[in-house]
Amino acid sequence: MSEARQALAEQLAEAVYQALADDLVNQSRALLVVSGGSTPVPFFKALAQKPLEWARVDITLADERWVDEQSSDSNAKLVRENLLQGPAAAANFVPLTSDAGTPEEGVPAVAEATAGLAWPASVVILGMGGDGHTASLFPDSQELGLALSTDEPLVAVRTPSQPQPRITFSADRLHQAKRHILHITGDDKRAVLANAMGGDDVRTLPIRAFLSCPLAIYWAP
Ligand SMILES: O=C(O)[C@H](O)[C@@H](O)[C@H](O)[C@H](O)COP(=O)(O)O
Repeated sequence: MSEARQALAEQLAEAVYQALADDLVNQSRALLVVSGGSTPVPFFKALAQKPLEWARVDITLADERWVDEQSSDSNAKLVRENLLQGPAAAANFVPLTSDAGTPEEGVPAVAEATAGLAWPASVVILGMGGDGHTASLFPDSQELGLALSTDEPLVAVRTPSQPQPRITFSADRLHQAKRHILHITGDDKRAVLANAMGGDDVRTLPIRAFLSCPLAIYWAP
């Protein structure tokens, strides 16, 4: 982990901590929506130590692979091992999977499990892949159009470029959050983001759906 990436993670943790603390002044509960992948790990570790009233915080994921929670591909496992630790262990975490065999069958149960969270989310933290995907809004997924247009909260997604089926919050549900943050690292992702900012076709680079949320960009080399 470079010093710059560690510093970025700590700055992001401080900003998210402040946002949640601010919202908890006027709300009984606040919701944080996080992404999986490798980038958020140092951020999760830094945020977990913040002196928040974690028992009043709900946490869920922007998206999830439809895998067992013991799988190393599970975003829920990542969150449990890195964010729900220390003070943050008191938070209420709701994963995006169910006992159903497929995400298509599981969407209703996950929608029910997540309906009672403290929407609209205080903060949504997005990641981005080299193909411009964010959450599980992939350029090559058949369900991209649906995920970008539906007012349903959740969409099951099949993506040729990805080994597992997935479930994702829809763009509409993610848009409704009070604050949007993109957490990315490396020159490759900076170039993808620059490309995204230079055009409008959301279907080729789905991160474009969030560029005017407004979106706070946390980037380090
Ligand atoms: O993987 C996930 O769970 C998220 O769906 C995905 O949107 C992620 O944020 C990007 O793929 C970036 O991943 P990295 O941080 O591993 O580059």
